Amino acid sequence: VVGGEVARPNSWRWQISLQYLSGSSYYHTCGGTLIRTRWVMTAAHCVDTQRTWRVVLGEHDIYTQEGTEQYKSVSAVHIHPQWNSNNVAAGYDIALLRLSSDATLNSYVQLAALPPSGQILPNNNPCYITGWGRTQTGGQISAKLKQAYLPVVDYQTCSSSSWWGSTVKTTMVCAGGYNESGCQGDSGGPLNCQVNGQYVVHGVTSFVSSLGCNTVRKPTVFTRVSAYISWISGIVG
Ligand SMILES: CC(C)c1ccc(NC(=O)[C@@H]2CCCN2C(=O)[C@H](CCCC[NH3+])NC(=O)C(F)(F)F)cc1
Repeated sequence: VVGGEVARPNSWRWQISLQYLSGSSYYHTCGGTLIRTRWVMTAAHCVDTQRTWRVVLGEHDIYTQEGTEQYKSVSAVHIHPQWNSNNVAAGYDIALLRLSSDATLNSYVQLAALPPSGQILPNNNPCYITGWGRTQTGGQISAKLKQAYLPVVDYQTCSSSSWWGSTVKTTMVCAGGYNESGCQGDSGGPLNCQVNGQYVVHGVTSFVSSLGCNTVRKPTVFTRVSAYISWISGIVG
């Protein structure tokens, strides 16, 4: 996350860290969202390589044990059938991870609310991106979970020629601030949007400009969760 601030610990209780095993250590690679006690939603581009994954719940500082963490291995990876790893612009950048055992819900770990199928948020709807991704283009990932205010940029604006043009599809959500954005390592994490005073996860962090994370008129682009509710329900029940 470029800009914004360190989140109050465990204030985004559905946020998870997706980590892969390399040698004898696990490394943060993506974010994700706990949607059922046994299911995590993330981006397809995070999991389209064969790795040993683990999901960390109740995480704040990824480099220290704070006693609030739950560590879960992943028993199945369901990538959207139409995902094409050579074409993030086509969309379908969404995947579901089945955990090897149920998460324990408590004051550090909770389920996210998902939107109704088809719901489209208005321009400037208040949202926050959260994640441990790079804090500057080409910079380091963040030790502590960060948040940044990222209001919705509607499709009409986001798909205009000086913005993302035809790269962005109606199955995506754009959200951007002036200097705030997602960045590498935030992929797969939630876009947390305020709807009727409640936070609802409307996006899965998908891509930013290859010219830089907080490039002007290239807001962060998210998979629009409300476009995939029937696919999600078909898998998680
Ligand atoms: C034109 C369109 C196809 C296109 C749009 C944006 C990009 N962006 C990028 O390639 C930048 C640079 C590093 C990774 N990256 C990204 O946007 C990656 C997803 C890459 C998926 C494709 N391999 N996502 C993120 O960094 C983010 F923001 F989600 F945390 C690449 C191609």
